[in-house]
Amino acid sequence: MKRKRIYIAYTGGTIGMKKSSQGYVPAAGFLTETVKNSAEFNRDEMPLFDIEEYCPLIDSSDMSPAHWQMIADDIKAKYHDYDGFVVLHGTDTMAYTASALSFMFENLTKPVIITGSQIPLSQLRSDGQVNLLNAMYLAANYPIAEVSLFFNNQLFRGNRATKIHADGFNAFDSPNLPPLAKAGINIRLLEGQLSPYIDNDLQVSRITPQAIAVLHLYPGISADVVSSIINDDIKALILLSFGVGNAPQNHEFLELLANANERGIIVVNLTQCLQGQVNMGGYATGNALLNVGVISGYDMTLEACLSKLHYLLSKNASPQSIRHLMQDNLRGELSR
Ligand SMILES: NC(=O)C[C@H](N)C(=O)O
Repeated sequence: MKRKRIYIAYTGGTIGMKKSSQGYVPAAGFLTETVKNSAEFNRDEMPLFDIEEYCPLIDSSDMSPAHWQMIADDIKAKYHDYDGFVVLHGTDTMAYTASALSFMFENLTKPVIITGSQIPLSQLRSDGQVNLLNAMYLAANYPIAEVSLFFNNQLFRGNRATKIHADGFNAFDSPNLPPLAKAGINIRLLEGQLSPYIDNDLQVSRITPQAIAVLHLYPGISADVVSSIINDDIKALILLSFGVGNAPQNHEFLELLANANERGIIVVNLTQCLQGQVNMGGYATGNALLNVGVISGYDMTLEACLSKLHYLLSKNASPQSIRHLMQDNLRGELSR
């Protein structure tokens, strides 16, 4: 059987870093050489691959919407030459990039898997080899036509994944959707649907930076603190509320939200809880938010909500249509 071809877009992250006097920093050339010369990556059962090393390689804390665009455009340019795509990325903002890419790609019929590691390949006990090897193997043999994230033997839907561990190998979880696949002795598909290899016209939407505020509520938060965040420059506000979407009944606070809504600011309610979804009909404290025009983010991760807002605001749609689409399931990012 003809060997599949995988394109690896290497953006940076711990996986290819080396020690410096200031801590780990990306090291140009190192990962590409290591992988190209490794017997394991070149076994007959593995797909053929090319690695494109981005310049400069970055720690993912430096990622921005411009980088999301660069990655998406790069994959589009190579789309017809490869069977699948792996994006090597730092873990810190990996779930943001995975979410953003999931919205930017339309008509995706090939797998795009984003991965990285917690310990660099250059160090003992690195999780980098197993993450990259499995991501490549899955992209070639279990082509799930969506943007996914592989980490610690689990493949997650990209816009459902979130970083849950700062220093464990189990750095990611998908609290509101089972993994798409699990890699044990055998690879088990759970939620993932294998894609038929039909060539379709891949579309990439443009994303531009957007002024979006994120407000984490806490008991006793003052209206002054809230009003300092809701200024005229923001286009959207993500409210991280209590439980199923509840907030203080404070009149001034609700007034501020009502005014923001009237000015066209999109206010989305997400729960601070890791699992479960917003239901503003559950309690009077949630219903008050609904009454001032706050919309539900259901069970979206913060990463999915933030990148979905970027995606929709970049289209310059009306606030009304953005409010509507935010509550629609566009790429499997929410359950309702
Ligand atoms: N494990 C990692 O990749 C963390 C690193 N700071 C990054 O996100 O680039």
